[in-house]
Amino acid sequence: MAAQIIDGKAFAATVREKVAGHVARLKEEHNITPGLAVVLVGEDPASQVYVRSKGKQTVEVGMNSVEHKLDVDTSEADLLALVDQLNNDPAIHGILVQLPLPKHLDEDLVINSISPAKDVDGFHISNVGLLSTGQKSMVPCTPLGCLMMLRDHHGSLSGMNAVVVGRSNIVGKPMAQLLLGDSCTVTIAHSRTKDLPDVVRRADIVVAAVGRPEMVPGDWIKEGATVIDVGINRIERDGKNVLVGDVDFASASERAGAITPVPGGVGPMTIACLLANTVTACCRANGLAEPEGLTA
Ligand SMILES: Nc1nc2c(c(=O)[nH]1)N[C@@H](CN(C=O)c1ccc(C(=O)N[C@@H](CCC(=O)O)C(=O)O)cc1)CN2
Repeated sequence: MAAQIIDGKAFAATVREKVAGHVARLKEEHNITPGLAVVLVGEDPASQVYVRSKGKQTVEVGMNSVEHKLDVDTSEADLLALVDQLNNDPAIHGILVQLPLPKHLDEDLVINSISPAKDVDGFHISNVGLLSTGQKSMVPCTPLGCLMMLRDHHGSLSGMNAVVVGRSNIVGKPMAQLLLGDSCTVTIAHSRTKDLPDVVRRADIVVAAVGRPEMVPGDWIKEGATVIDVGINRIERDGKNVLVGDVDFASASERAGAITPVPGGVGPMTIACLLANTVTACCRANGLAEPEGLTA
C-alpha cells in the first residue's frame, strides 16, 4: 500500500500559527516583542534564499527581524565583534549565523561565541552538552522539526527502533539524542556502517540525513516503517534541475507506512522551529513560562 505522506508544509503552518499566538500574548501581557538576528556572510544563493525566508516568516508571526549581510571576505574579528554586539543587545533574543560560512572563517569558533541563551540554532557546545545529558537546552531546528512530526504521527515513540543515517553535528547527532530522549532504541549509521541495508531494514523509524541524493532505496525500508527524509539535494534529471532527498521517494513510499516528501517535508519545519526557538529563548530570558508544544 502507498505510504501516508507527512505534509511538513502544512505542519509548519500550524507551528507558525502557535508561535504567532504566543508572540501576541507576549506583547499584550508583557509588552515584549521577541527579536531574531540573522547573520549572512557572503552570497551563497541557497543561503540567501533561506535567510530571506527566515526574515519574512519572522515578521509574519509578529516578531522583530534584524538581518546582517556581510561581505564574503569579512574578517573573523569583525564577525565576532558583531556577534558580541548582538549578545549584548537586550532587544535580540535569538541569534543565528547562517551556515556554511566562507572557508576562511572558523565555524566552531563563531558558533561558540554566540551566547548559549540566544543560540536559537542549538549548535553552541553548551547546548549540545545540555541536550546530550537530557537537560533543558536550545534544540537544533531540523531535528526538532523531525521529532514534532514523528510525535504527531505516532503519539508515543517509546520502544521503537530508530536508525539515523548520518552523523553530522547539526542533524544526525542531535536527532539521535532526541529519539533517545523519547525512549527509542537508536542506531546512528553512516557511510562506514557494515551491512547498512540490513541495519536500516530493522528500523521502525528511518531518519536519512547523509546529503547523498536518493541513497536509501525502497528495498532498505521495512514494511510500514516511518521515513523522515532530511536530504535537500539539487540534481539534474531529464534536462531539468530538481530537488530530491536522501531517500528514493518512489520506491520507499511503496513500502513505508508514512514518509516525508522533498520538497515540502522537513525543510519547512526547520524555519518554523527557528521561530519556535526564538519565542522559547525570549520567554526564558524574561523568566516567563515556556510556550507549550514548541520545545522538545
Ligand atoms: N545556521 C543554520 N544554517 C543552516 C541550517 C540551519 O538550521 N541553521 N539549515 C540548512 C538550511 N536551512 C536553513 O537554514 C533550510 C534548508 C531548507 C529549507 C526548506 O524549506 N527547503 C524546502 C525547499 C526549498 C528549495 O526549493 O530550495 C523544502 O525542503 O521543502 C529551509 C531551511 C543549512 N544551513
